[in-house]
Amino acid sequence: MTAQGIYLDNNATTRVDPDVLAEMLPLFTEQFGNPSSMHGFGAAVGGKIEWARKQVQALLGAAHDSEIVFTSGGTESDNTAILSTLEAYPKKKSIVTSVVEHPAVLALCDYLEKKRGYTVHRIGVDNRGNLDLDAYKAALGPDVAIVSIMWANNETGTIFPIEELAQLAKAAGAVFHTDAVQAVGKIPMTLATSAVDMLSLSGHKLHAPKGIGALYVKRGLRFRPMLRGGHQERSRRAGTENAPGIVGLGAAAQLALMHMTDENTRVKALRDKLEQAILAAVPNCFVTGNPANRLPNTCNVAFEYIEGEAILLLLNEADIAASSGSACTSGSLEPSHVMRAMGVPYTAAHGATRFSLSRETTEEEIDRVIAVVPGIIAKLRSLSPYWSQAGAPKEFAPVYS
Ligand SMILES: Cc1ncc(COP(=O)(O)O)c(C=O)c1O
Ligand code: FES
Repeated sequence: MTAQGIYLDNNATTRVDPDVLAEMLPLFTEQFGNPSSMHGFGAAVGGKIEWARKQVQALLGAAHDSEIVFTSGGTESDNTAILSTLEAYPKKKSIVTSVVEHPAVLALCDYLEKKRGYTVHRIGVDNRGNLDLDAYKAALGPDVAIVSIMWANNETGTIFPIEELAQLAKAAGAVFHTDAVQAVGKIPMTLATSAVDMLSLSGHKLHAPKGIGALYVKRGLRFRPMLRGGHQERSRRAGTENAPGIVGLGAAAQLALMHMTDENTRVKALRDKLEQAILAAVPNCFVTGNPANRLPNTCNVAFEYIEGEAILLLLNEADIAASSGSACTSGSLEPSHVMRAMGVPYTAAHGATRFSLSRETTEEEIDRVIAVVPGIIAKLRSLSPYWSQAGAPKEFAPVYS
């Protein structure tokens, strides 16, 4: 528990680990040289950057450290992967993606479709958030330059069968990119033996700072830089390196690897405890996404007949930070595209609430959330016109069980 309360919004961003910060600090004041410089100041920083690259390589289980390109974060990595591949294969005019991607992929695909004449196949999901494999296979063909499908969904934590998808893409002659921003550091990976060609990750989702990330580019893949200029990052990403951020990402990758077992045992057990207690204590709520195949830290519960926004406000009053699956907080009355894609009824989608834990979450915190949530939901329902109209509230849960 921090001074501001209980933080269960780790899929939005995480706290920088104090050990990560400690690794970064000398890069601001003592080791401030430009890594491209031909003197000791520069060489010291260059050495640190190469150390960080090896840590990210280890976390991804990649074959070569040269396959890691540092970027400014998940959005830049996603944009670079797609734009690079389209430029490398100018004759191919189709892209395959999913309806539940992050805007870093979806908005770019919308743009490429509307302004650049590309054909975009957006593969749908079932009511558990699982990808429509038949539609995916049907969309693959000789005209597809790149497939970009996320490893795990940020709202529900649902994990896609990335290896299978990558192999199918490869067989069809397409480059396979995955936005693994939510998956990296939470589940083990061995890219060295994988068909994945490109992978995006972001530092601030794994206890490194905001504004640093990486793109994995498999050795031998055709690559065209998005930023042109100096020869940094082997000419794949021009611009003087964000050395403190890179070193922070390296330190965070090292820690994530060390804590991988904890994430998949203790953190997962806390998530399950929270979820089971809420489901047992609160009527008319259900878990969205695929409970059997998702990130160990994420739990998204849809509370019927109430607004996610109101739930968040009352949680905030109780010093608990969570997140709403609905987009109303961003000025729209529409529920999120992920909830809509899964066909979650409006009466439930508006009440979708995401609790995302981290290795810093304690049992005491989870116990407090368990104690507070049922009262908040009951209070809001007592004020909700939909709830009283519903009388004995309608049961949507069987559709999703
Ligand atoms: C799945 C996914 N992709 C991409 C991003 C964007 O990453 P960044 O904030 O580092 O640009 C996020 C962050 O919310 C995300 O959850
Ligand atoms: S949560 Fe506010 S409009 Fe749906």
